[in-house]
Amino acid sequence: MSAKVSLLSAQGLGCERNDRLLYSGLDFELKAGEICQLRGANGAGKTTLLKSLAGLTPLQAGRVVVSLVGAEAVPMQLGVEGSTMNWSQSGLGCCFIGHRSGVKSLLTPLENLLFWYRLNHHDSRADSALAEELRAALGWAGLEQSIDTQCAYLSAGQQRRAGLARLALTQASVCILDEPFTAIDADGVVLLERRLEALAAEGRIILLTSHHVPDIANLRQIELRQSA
Ligand SMILES: Nc1ncnc2c1ncn2[C@@H]1O[C@H](COP(=O)(O)OP(=O)(O)OP(=O)(O)O)[C@@H](O)[C@H]1O
Repeated sequence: MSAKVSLLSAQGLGCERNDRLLYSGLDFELKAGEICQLRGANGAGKTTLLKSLAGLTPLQAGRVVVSLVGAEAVPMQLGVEGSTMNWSQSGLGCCFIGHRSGVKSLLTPLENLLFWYRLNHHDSRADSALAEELRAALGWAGLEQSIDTQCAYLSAGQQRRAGLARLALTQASVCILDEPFTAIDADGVVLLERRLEALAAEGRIILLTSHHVPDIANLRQIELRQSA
């Protein structure tokens, strides 16, 4: 696993879209091993916040600082107003799964997972040597029968599971998940809840959005309130 984050501190985050202030002066801290649900009404800015924390869009205001396990005394600035979060350059991993399935429809689940794995991990092993791990991850996600089927032919829930299979492989110490429970069935919900608990038990930080309250031990909640 890449270096482990012991604390992620968001300080004074703010964002405006279409001349509307979504949030401002937003402060929160996430500790290693915590699972935190970001709550808020439709349009409150949850996805916007998650995307900027994941480094997909710049931070409009505020900054994000992390402390690393074993080096807590020297916090590292990971993101600052006007720039995108520096996950890759800092050598820290962030696993982002957006509210869409995130899979390419022309590729199979196995090809999609391999593509994601290569983009996010430094691993010199040949594809053939990785195949077993990737197949196991897809098996965890309940896709044993569909591993080699083009994603275009899978159901919405199966496509979602193909994206979520990353959670069985990720080495990132921070996982940011936007509506991960969407489209998956009751068994899939339980599978995902247990997986998130297992990742947290390894000391990962999990930040997610969901419009229902997941059945997760020690779930923390942060409310994103609509600005006037
Ligand atoms: N790139 C953009 N340009 C203009 N407006 C945007 C952009 N991105 C988001 N918005 C607006 O910002 C607001 C917040 O959107 P966001 O998707 O973050 O909300 P959300 O809290 O995730 O909502 P939901 O619960 O419905 O998913 C919305 O009104 C949206 O239209």
